[in-house]
Amino acid sequence: MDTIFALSSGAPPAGIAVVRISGPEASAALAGLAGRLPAPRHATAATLRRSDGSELDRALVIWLPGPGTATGEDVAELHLHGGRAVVAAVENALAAIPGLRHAEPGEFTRRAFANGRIDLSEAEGLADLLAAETEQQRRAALAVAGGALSRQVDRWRERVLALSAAVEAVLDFGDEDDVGELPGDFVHGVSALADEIAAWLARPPAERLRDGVRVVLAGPPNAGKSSLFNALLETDAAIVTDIPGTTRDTLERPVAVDGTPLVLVDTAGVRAKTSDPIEAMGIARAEAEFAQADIVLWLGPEGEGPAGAFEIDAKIDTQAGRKSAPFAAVSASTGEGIARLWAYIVREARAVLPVPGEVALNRRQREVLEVAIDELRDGFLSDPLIVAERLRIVRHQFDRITGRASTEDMLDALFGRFCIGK
Ligand SMILES: Nc1nc2c(ncn2[C@@H]2O[C@H](COP(=O)(O)OP(=O)(O)OP(=O)(O)O)[C@@H](O)[C@H]2O)c(=O)[nH]1
Ligand SMILES: [K+]
Ligand SMILES: [Mg+2]
Repeated sequence: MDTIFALSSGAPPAGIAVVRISGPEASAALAGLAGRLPAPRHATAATLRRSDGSELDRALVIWLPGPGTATGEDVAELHLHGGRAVVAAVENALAAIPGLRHAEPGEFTRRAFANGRIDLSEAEGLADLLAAETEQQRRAALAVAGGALSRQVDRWRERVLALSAAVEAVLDFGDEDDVGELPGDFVHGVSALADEIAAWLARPPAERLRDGVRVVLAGPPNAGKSSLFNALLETDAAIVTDIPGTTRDTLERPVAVDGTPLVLVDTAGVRAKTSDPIEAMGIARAEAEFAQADIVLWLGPEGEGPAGAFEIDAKIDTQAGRKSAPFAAVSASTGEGIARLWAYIVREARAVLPVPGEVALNRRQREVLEVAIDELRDGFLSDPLIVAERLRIVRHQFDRITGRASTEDMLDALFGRFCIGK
């Protein structure tokens, strides 16, 4: 097993730079640089030197003997002055030590997984945590990284094991022709488990947190869509003129409001007739946006917007409101109603996002659980031999979530998501 090292903190220059070393040669490498191996698990000041005695940096070093470490291996951490040349010099010195090499992206985490320090869903949570940009993303990822999903799947697994035992008992006691009957509460146990997993699958998917809730501004030309887009985002990104048909391309901006990830989309004004082919293409794009919107804000005549759209009375500084509730009255010019509209958008958006603090399933996890549910739904209708096999498949699906059963391809794809040094 190679000993790996990498800069685990952000790109230099920075206040400090943390270089991590993991593997069997970590202790020798640290002792070589620092002159001696410091006491375990204590931050110790040390002058780091090359093998020829020349000084590299004065640093804080930490010696973490395995297996109780992040990777499960011996680990050393070097907290360096965060300059580019300092980091480069220390990395060069490390690369010169036999048995040491630069880590691949995600290789520390992959070793943690290989050594049983974390399971696969925890690793996925960790990847999401590093990518989290909003408060909601952070909370959801932290729950998964902390093992919330793994614990749930383990509980399901225990139940399937108990069900399997019940089937085995029936198979053992039956003779060749008559394998006996499954107990009544067996059927109940299977369907209760299937229902519980189905409820998890019905939750909003984890990707919603990553992609954001799409909020689309819609309405006829000159309704004030681009002005409202700019007012909501406090930007002048969208072009505003008094010429109908100004916006052609859709314009989108990601924005987090109260920790809620959103994507605000401005679209071309929709009208039935236009002789301008470019405007017609813009209208087609607008209609495609309405179709994939989570929330449509309709700035046109009452009741004429896409189904389910939220009615907006715009330009209320110049024209009287005339719409019946529910609607929002806003003015991009004076800012009136903007805060209230944001509050509405955030409230609606939260309904399509995973509940904060509750575990949301990613696509891979959903696909795996869907297979499990299909087996459970069919399982109790068949004879005990087939039921036993179905339950084995269900257990295998759970193992795919936690990584007890995993393929190299899957691991490459997951750990490749991490940066070098993680
Ligand atoms: N008084 C007032 N004028 C507004 C308000 N919002 C927009 N306008 C004016 O209405 C006209 C059209 O505004 P836009 O924001 O370009 O409207 P739009 O819906 O994006 O138009 P298209 O992109 O052409 O479909 C411009 O002259 C704006 O200055 C408002 O709240 N109050
Ligand atoms: K316009
Ligand atoms: Mg516009």
